[in-house]
Amino acid sequence: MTTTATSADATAPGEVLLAVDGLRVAYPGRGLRRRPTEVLHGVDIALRPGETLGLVGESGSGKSTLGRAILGLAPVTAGTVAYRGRDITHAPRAQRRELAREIQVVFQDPYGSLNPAHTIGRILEEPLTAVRAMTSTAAQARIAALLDRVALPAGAVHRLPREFSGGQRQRIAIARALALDPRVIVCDEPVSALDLSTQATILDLLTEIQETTGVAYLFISHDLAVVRRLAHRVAVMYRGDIVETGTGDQITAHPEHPYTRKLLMASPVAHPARQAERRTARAALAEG
Ligand SMILES: Nc1ncnc2c1ncn2[C@@H]1O[C@H](COP(=O)(O)OP(=O)(O)OP(=O)(O)O)[C@@H](O)[C@H]1O
Repeated sequence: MTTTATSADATAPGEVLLAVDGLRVAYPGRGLRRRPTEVLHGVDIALRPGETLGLVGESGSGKSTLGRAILGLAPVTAGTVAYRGRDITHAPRAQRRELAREIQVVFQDPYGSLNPAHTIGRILEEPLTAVRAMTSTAAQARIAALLDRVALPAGAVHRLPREFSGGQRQRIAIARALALDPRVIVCDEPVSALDLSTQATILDLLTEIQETTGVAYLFISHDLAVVRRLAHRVAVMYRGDIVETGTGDQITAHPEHPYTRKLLMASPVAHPARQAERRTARAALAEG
């Protein structure tokens, strides 16, 4: 049975790495009236070590805002973000810098998030020398290991972001996120700009990385099929609220909220009836 976010999060066992409670975010108003616009209306989520929580919802529902609030980049008006039991909602800069190692982010557009004028070597070296105070020699060895981890050739260090495909650029962004051995990565639509087969290879890479490092992902996507592939639990966001939380199977078999049902009907892969149709079609094809 599908449960609400609060009851699911409060009763599930295990250490909570990241806990968001009653979070409200309001952006400052524009124009003459200048009234702030609240876009998150009291959101609760919990993320455990090694877990992927998929956050799915339509455009404008507030998914990225929640990701940004966790990173300290959105105007929180009420509620808390706690990391390993410490309230970091309004953490001072020094504490945020320290946390920035453990909570990393991968954005949808790797080209926008990678400095186009810097070589891949420089992009990966920066967090290692600036944040971890590694020597340049130690950083070079670590960069080689990071590139190997994301299946890019060692020679990539001498090249610029524009010399890589979208999927390869996303691998570079993942390598950069991994440079600081994070415990949490906020993945904000990391495969939305990629074609289907590249999406699959990046999702497989993220899964492998989680299996070997135990990193937890908050995986944001508008695409339920993509989220289902990776997430242990799925939270459905609608107009600034989490309206439903459960496993991918629970959400698809017993959607409780009308918006979840709409989302399922719109998702050709995630909807169980469509999956059954596809299985029948595949079986018919196989039989010739
Ligand atoms: N910096 C900002 N200033 C004012 N309003 C903003 C700002 N960023 C986002 N919003 C508004 O907040 C709401 C939620 O946006 P958000 O980007 O979090 O949604 P989303 O679910 O991630 O959508 P998408 O998938 O399209 O990115 C939208 O109405 C958006 O216009």
